[in-house]
Amino acid sequence: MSSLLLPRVVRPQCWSAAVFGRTIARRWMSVRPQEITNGAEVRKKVTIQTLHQQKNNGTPITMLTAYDYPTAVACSSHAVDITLVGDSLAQVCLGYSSTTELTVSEMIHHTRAVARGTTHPLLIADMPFGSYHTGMEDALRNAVRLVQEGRVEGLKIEGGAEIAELVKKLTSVGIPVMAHVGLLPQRHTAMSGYKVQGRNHASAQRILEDALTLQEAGAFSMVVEAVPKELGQYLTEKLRIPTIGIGAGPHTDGQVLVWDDMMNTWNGHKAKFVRRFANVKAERDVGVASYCEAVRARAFPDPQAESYSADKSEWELFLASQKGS
Ligand SMILES: Nc1nc(=O)c2c([nH]1)NC[C@@H]1CN(c3ccc(C(=O)N[C@@H](CCC(=O)O)C(=O)O)cc3)CN21
Ligand SMILES: CC(C)C(=O)C(=O)O
Ligand SMILES: [Mg+2]
Repeated sequence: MSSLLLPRVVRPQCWSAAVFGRTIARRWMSVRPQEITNGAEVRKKVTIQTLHQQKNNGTPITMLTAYDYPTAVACSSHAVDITLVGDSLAQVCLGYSSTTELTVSEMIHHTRAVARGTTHPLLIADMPFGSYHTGMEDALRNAVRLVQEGRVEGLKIEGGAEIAELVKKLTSVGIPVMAHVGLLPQRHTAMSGYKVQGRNHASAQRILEDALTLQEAGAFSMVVEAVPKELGQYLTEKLRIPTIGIGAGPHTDGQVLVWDDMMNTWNGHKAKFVRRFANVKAERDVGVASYCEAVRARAFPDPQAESYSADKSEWELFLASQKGS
C-alpha cells in the first residue's frame, strides 16, 4: 500500500533506523532514488547509459506512453524502460483532432501527473507543435519549462536536420534529446496525411542523413516512426544511439506504442503497426453497462454489504425528536 502512495520511496522491509533515515531523507530531498521498489521487485533507475548498454548487449528497450498518474504507476510497476508523455495526449486523452492543437501548458499539466507516478522509467515528453519553431530562445524557454515545471528528464522532438541546432543547444545545457524521424505526425497536413515514409530510395536516403545529423548533434536515442522494416533495421545498424521503433519493424533497438492503442481504448483509426495487448474497452463497457442496469433495477447498492446502518436506539431518539416538527 505504502509503495502505491509513495512510489518514489523505498518500501522498507523493516523499520530499521538506516532504512527509516534513508526514506525520510529521500522524501525531504525529493531525489530520484537509484533503486526503487514497487512492492515485489526492485528496479534500477533507467538512465541514458542503461539504454546505450541495452543497445550494445541486445536487450530490447520498452517504451510506452502515459498521460496521467495511474498509467505512470502501471508503467513503473513493470519492466517499462521509458515512459513517454507523447503529444498523442492531444488525440487519445483530450479529444483534439490532431497533436498540433496541444499547448505547452496542457502538456505540463499532464507531465506533472505522470512524474508523480514514475519511479524507475526514464521520463520523456514530446515538445508540442509550435513550442520549438519560433526561435532558439523560445524553444529553450519551453524546454526548460517542461523540465522544471513538467518534471520530465528529457524531451522528444520531431524533425530532421533542420532541428539539429536545437538538439545541439539543448544537449549542451544538459537537457537530453530523443530525436524522432520518419513519419512526423505534427506535419500531417503538410505531408497530406499519416503515411509510411522512406518508401522510395530518395526518401530513405534523406531519413538516414537526418538520423546521422541528429546523432551528431547529440541526440541520445531516436524514435523511428512508420518506415519499411528494412530501413528500420538499416538505421539501427548505422546508428550508435538506440533506435525505438513504432511501425519500423522488429529490428529496432526498442519499441514504443500508444497506451490507448495497445489497451484498445482508442476509438480512432488503428494503424497497421498497432497490436492490441489487452481489451480494456470491452471490460470498461461491461462495467458501465452493468452499473447502469443495477442502478435502474435498484440492485445497487446492497442494503447490507454496501450501505451503513444507523444505531437502533439513536435512530429511535432521532425519530422521536422529529414528532410534531
Ligand atoms: N492513437 C494514436 N496512435 C498513434 O500511434 C499516434 C497518435 N494517436 N497520434 C499521434 C501520432 C499519429 N500517428 C499515426 C497516425 C496514423 C497512422 C496511419 O494511419 N498510418 C497508415 C499508413 C498508411 C500508409 O502510408 O500505407 C496505416 O494504416 O498504418 C500512423 C501513425 C502516430 N501517433
Ligand atoms: C507514438 C509516439 C512515438 C509519440 O510520439 C506520441 O505518442 O506522441
Ligand atoms: Mg508524438
